[in-house]
Amino acid sequence: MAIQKKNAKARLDKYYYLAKEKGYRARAAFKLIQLNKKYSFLQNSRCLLDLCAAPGSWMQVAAETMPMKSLIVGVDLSPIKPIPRTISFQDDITSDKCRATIRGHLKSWKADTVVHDGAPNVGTAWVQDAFSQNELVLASLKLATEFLAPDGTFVTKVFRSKDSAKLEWIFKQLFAKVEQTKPPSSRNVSAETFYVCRGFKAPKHMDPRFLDPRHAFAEVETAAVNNEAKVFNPEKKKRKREGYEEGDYTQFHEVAASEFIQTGDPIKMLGDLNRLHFNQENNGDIALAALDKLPETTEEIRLCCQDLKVLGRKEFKLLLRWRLKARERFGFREKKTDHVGGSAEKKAAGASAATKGVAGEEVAMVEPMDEELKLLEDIQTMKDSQSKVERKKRKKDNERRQKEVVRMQMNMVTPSDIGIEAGGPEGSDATFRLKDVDKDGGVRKQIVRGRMIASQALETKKPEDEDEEGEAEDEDEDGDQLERELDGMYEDYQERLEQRSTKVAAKRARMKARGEEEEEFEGFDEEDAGAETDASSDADLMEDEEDGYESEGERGEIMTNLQPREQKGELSGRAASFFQQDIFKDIPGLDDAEESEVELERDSGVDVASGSPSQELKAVDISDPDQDDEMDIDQPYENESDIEEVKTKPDEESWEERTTRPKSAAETEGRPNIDIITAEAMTLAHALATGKTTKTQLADDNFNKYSHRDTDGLPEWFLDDEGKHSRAQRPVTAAAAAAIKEKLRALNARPIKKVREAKARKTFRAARRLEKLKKKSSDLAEGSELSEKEKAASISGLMAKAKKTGVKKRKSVKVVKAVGHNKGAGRPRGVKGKYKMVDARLKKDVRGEKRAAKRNKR
Ligand SMILES: C[S@@+](CC[C@H](N)C(=O)[O-])C[C@H]1O[C@@H](n2cnc3c(N)ncnc32)[C@H](O)[C@@H]1O
Repeated sequence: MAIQKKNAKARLDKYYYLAKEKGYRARAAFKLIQLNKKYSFLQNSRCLLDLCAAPGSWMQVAAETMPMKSLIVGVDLSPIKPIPRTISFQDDITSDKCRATIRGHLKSWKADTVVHDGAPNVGTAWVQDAFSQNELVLASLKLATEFLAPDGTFVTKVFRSKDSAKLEWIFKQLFAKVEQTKPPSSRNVSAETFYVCRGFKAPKHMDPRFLDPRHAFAEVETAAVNNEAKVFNPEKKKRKREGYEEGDYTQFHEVAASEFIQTGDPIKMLGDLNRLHFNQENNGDIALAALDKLPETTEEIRLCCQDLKVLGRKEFKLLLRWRLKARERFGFREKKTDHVGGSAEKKAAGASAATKGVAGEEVAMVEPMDEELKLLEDIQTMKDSQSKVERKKRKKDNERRQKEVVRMQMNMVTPSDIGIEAGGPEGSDATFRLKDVDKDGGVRKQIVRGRMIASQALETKKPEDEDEEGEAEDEDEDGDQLERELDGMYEDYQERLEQRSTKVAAKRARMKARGEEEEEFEGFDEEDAGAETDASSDADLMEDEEDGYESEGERGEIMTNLQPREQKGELSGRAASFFQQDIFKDIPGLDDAEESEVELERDSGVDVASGSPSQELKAVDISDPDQDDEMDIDQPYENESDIEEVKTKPDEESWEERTTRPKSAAETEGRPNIDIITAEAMTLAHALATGKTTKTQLADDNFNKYSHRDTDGLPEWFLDDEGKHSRAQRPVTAAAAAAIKEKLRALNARPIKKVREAKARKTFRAARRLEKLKKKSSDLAEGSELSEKEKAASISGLMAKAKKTGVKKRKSVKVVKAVGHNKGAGRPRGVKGKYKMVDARLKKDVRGEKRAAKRNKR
């Protein structure tokens, strides 16, 4: 079957995909399924004949639906791949050979149902398509009359054309019930329709002309066409559902403009033609030459004649007026309009589209249109166009609102979107009419909760209601509501970000595994931030930062309180107790204190190890505790990595490594041991160390335009954004950057925690085995019954066994070639355990690669 390549993608609709999914060979399957759903003819059929069956989807449906052991025979010009429980062959259904073959397959049987979905080379000229389609239908009907059982069903596809009525008439002569239907899966753009003819009358004798296309489709007079309607409503073009005019297979029609002047039916001409030309041939058309020279034949007229199909009402009138003037000039006598009230007066050319023919000609009359009528019509047109514009606008508004609501429901609206969109329905400056909202946590939570109600209200509101309410509502109310929504949505946005973070998810899973109660992430409420001294929450924040998620919401609050290391989660509870065993004492690389430091460094940019348990530390201002307040002041807009307050709790020291770790010089002196790991911090440290800056200077520097910002009432998303981009830029020296780079390189060179853990586990197992071995061998050695030789043999046996247990045998994976019965889904026959399916191509490729590798070796 020829498929138009053009628009091929657009043809891939849901039925296409459904067919693919269900394993039908064509989407056409659904047509039969839907037809059968409506008329249930398959269930009761024991024998079916499918005419034009390739690729076979109807046969598949029939095989599925008809009772077991039914006879299904399909024929097509194209080959049909075998379908279980069916018979198919290749032939032309119009041929006698095909009839004979069907007879051979059916033997004495009669078909309960004959289906026909034939489509001859669709895509060529429409009229030809329709005709051959109708011929096919007649051919299939012929076969049906021969092979159908009395009371049988005939289902056929018919292309809507002027002949379909004739076909319907024929069907009605042969069947008790004839219904025309178009199943939903048949595309609307397609002219195909289906006839389900039930109750075959099985006449004993039939006039052969009955099914002869030449007789069946004999011409019938068609009704007169309303040309005026065609011309005066040019925009309402009808599709050529009935195909082209007989003998007229071109779509472009043009005549000389002079013909238009001479014609008695100018309206028809304007409706039918594409162009009026002024091309004069050599032997010349005098009328055309004269017309070409007329002053009335203006440039505008010529332009209008160029393409009649794009003209509107106004242009058609212009052409008709021009025609009348030309006729007047050429001395065509206008026929006295006896039939219009006997008046002979000429109608004003411009006032109406009335046209009159040459004396004695048959004239197509168009009702005269007087000034008043014209005016009324113009007013109506204007009104129509205005209301159309309004309707369009209203529709657009509604759609936008709907979209907004849906997006809000789906949490797709980001804060910036909201601002922009709010500018529409809430007023052009809605973003700038935001009012301060009490940022107190309690109130805030209510607000957050309120936003859902607000958005629900928004959702249920009809656009019209919205408009009315919008007018009635106080502007302040609008602002409040909008801000509430903004805040609420922002909360949501933050939460979603949080949830999306795989790191956080992993952390939660870890916590769950440890049996710790998962803390619900509440967003970055100021209240929370202020009260947040809880160590685990701080850990959350640090992990967030590591993810690239900056928690500016906490600015102005203490960012990096260190929680006890056990809680921080470097090791799971089980792992921690596991590694605390004595056996790990001397294993290098298992220093969790170090590890925590590394993580901490990564998080905060400052590596801190407390010298004394309760000491409060500052990254930069190391020694002067009085600087605390000054440093805190600047935190809202400072890089946290530069200045961080780190609190440690006494119980932190319970970590064994901490106590055993050799203390640094700073620690022994009671000063905090601070390792600087960001280039900015290093630059500052250098500056301090080299005396380029002083503590006081540093503190002074922290009073800048970024400190003491009035953040009250500002939306959180705005603060977040500000925090990211509007902050002091600290200088970084090349030496500091190089030092940090070197440091990080050294850090990165260390194996990751998992590797260290795995190695340690391995060592542990080996040590345990050794321990057992020692015990056994000492038992053996002490046993007095055995001779020395026997003892030695047993010990070496034990040693060999211990060695073996260390090496795990990998289970072999069977490789199965995907050919023959192994090609389908599921486990290949006779294969147990793990297997890997390979196809011939893959196998060949692998072999090829091996060969190439071998060649290269040589
Ligand atoms: C729309 S397809 C049929 C699809 C089929 N019902 C199915 O479900 O797979 C139309 C088929 O009519 C076949 N056809 C057209 N003219 C034919 C003819 N004279 N004899 C047999 N088959 C014909 C074409 O080869 C084409 O495969």
